[in-house]
Amino acid sequence: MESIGVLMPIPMNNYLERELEKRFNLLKLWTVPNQTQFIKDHAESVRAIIGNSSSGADAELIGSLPNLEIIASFSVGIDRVDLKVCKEKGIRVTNTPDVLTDDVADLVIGLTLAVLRRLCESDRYVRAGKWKNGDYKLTTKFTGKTVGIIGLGRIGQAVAKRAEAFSCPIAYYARSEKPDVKYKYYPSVPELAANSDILVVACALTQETRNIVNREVIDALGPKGVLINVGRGPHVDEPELVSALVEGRLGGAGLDVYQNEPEVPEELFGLENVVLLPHVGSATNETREAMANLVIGNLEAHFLKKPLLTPVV
Ligand SMILES: O=CC(=O)O
Repeated sequence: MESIGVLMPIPMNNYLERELEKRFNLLKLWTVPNQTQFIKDHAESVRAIIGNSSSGADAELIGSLPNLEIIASFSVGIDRVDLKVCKEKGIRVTNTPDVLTDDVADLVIGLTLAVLRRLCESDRYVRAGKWKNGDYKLTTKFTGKTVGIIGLGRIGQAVAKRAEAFSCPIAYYARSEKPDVKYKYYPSVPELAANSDILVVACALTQETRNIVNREVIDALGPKGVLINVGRGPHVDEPELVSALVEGRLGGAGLDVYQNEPEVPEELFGLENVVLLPHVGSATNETREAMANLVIGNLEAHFLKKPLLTPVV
């Protein structure tokens, strides 16, 4: 397989790079000065692209690689890949589900606690030497609060399981009610938000879920409600979210994702009821290694003409 060209547009993970280099001709696009020319020069040999949450494959890139057979994403979300074009051209697409579910769900709980209990803000309070002048103010309890989850897939269910351990009633929105699920179902996101203390975005980004958290949803969640987004930035109408937080119309937010990463709205920097993370949902050594192994397993399966491990298309 050493002659198979595998295009990696941006750096993703050292272990993944090393393991790919052992097996394939890894073409690291970011290391070359003229990327357009590089793609032209290697167009015939590229049979695979490695994607992730910020780099995928649009119709133009796919169209410029006549021998492309597979896009293996180092992420569970494949919103950066033009799935329609892939289906039309018979290009396979894989992602990395399951292996990252625990980390992302853990982070939802961490973000929720960080926002409600002001963990980051009170840490800053200690570091700034302010404790000597008085105790930190009281915060908000998490145990028993209603957690509303948008999208009850693998990650949504893992969030629910964890929140149940905090005695939280669980509610959810999904396209349809899930059979055999004991959590309360709401057929619309505004209804879910109106009946939740904490609203968690845990669905895939598609045309239907873009801006699924809009002004109406934010208003329904209200000045005591907290939004947690571990999905994708475009799930949320970001200008609406920012103004709701600045004006105190929303109680708080824990965000791991943004509309235009790595840009984060600076209006949020001074707000103590907001916790901002740099898209690290699956960013642990253990999980990233498992994700890398899944990417490699999918590529090997494909080129050995075996069934893909985690096919999307
Ligand atoms: O955002 C991360 C992922 O989709 O895996």
